[in-house]
Amino acid sequence: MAQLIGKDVTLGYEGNVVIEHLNFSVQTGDYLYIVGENGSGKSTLMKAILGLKSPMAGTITTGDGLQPDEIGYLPQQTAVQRDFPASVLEIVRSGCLNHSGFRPFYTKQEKQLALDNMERLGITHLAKRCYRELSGGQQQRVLLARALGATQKMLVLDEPVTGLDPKAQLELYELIAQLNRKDGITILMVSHDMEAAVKYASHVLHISKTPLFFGTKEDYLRSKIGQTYTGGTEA
Ligand SMILES: Nc1ncnc2c1ncn2[C@@H]1O[C@H](COP(=O)(O)OP(=O)(O)OP(=O)(O)O)[C@@H](O)[C@H]1O
Repeated sequence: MAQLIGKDVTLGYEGNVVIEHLNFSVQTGDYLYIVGENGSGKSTLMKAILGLKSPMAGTITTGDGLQPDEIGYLPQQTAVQRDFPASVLEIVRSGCLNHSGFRPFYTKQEKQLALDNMERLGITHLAKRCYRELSGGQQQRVLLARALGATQKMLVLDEPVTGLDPKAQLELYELIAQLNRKDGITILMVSHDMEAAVKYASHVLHISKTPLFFGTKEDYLRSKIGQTYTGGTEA
């Protein structure tokens, strides 16, 4: 059974269609790359998957034990967010807030989960540091640890390596791959980085006004659109 199913989805703003007739399904443990030109609707689709935007037509549903509020999200970072004046520990813990309702404190389990996630992402030593003083790569690790407070099942990442140097990019990609392979966390990645898609994806959703491709990476690389978009790169 799939964790996420999109059936004949149409998305848009104020009556203007951005994407239509979109069909996809994501199984537990998949690593889906969502690719497409600028303005093709990748972020709009992310919002719909996160339940922040209703489809104009069609449905996006969760299954296989995944609840809609168990999708962790790593948004594109803005300059203001990079300057956030809180400690690493505070930020990682705040990932649990999604599930705490109006309760104004963290439970023992939530505090432990935050420590475990910092350990997992190699940022335990940064716990007391101020977020805004960290490097871009460290900041992304903090936000990943935060996202893992909300879910152990599915992570949605929007261009997570933007602005990082090549070493930090590789480290972040490898960490995400580890969360996928070792912990079985399903990954949905919006990216323009086709080299990384070829290396890490299990599936590709290539969108434009009408969806151009959804399927396995191998089939994508053999398809005409895949060949054009990746420049014929081999997996
Ligand atoms: N809040 C909004 N109101 C109206 N139109 C919007 C809104 N947000 C996005 N759009 C339009 O929807 C289309 C898709 O935008 P979206 O941001 O989803 O594309 P994208 O594929 O994520 O682009 P990029 O790769 O540049 O981030 C664009 O034409 C954009 O102008």
